[in-house]
Amino acid sequence: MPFSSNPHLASVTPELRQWIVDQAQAGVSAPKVLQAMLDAGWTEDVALAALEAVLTEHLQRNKPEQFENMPAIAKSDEPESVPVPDLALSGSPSFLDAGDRNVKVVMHLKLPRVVVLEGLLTPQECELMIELAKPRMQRSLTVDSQSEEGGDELNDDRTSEGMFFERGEHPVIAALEQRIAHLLGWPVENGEGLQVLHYGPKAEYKPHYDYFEPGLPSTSALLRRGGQRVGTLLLYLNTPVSGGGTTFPNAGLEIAAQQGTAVFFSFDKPHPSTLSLHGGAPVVEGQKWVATKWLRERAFH
Ligand SMILES: O=C(O)CCC(=O)C(=O)O
Ligand SMILES: [Fe+2]
Repeated sequence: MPFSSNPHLASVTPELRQWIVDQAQAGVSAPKVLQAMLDAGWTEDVALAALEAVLTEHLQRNKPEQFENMPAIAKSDEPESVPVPDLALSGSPSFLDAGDRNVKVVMHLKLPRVVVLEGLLTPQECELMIELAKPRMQRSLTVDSQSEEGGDELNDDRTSEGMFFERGEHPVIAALEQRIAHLLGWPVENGEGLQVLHYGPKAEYKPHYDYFEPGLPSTSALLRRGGQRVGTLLLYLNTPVSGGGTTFPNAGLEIAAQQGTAVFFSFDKPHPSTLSLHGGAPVVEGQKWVATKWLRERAFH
């Protein structure tokens, strides 16, 4: 595989790459190299994937005999990549046409694929969504990974309250769903119902992946409803005083929660190499309201 096309390698600086190769050539065992990366703050799945990618690439370029004293690292079976929603950002436009209005492009990143937009909803529309959601809020659940029916469970990692809107259930929801579909080139039918979350002080959603973990008991039931999740659009409905940003720990990225700002991110395979690990940071002061649209490969029902 050419160096530039392996997504694991994008997170590896040339210095780190050289260091990994030097360790291997000096006969340092893979677990020791891995431990050093963990000590330096890497998460295990990303460190393993980067280590494997660097060594595989090096072996392809050089003589395998050099690596005889390097214990083999188990090859992870990385799933195939699938098409994902995306925005028309070639040519670096400042605004994008969302159908019935223009939205502002704030930033875009390739890996993880993250795009920040402004103006998907007006402040009045954000307030209306909060008012519609308020009477229906309940403590948030997460997918119960042990349930073969794809059930939900209470989880200490997710101390928010939430509710789901049906697709198109109110004109403000229907218009937002049309805008999202227009911007991402992805059918409205492939979207799950919008979820609204409310976080009070200290509430958070610890880092997680939005895709369904392959191989868990719950996954096949979840996949039957429209395939994998391949992208997420988060929309901040208010502005907390402090805290409550969305973090991407493996990219060192934090998006500040600002009313009307949207963060889109995608993952073309259910794998950490997408660097799509993300979380809602604890609210420090004030409240946080956010709406989440999860996008599936196919029509969601
Ligand atoms: O609240 C946030 O910033 C993140 C929410 C989130 O990750 C989700 O709803 O999947
Ligand atoms: Fe999430």
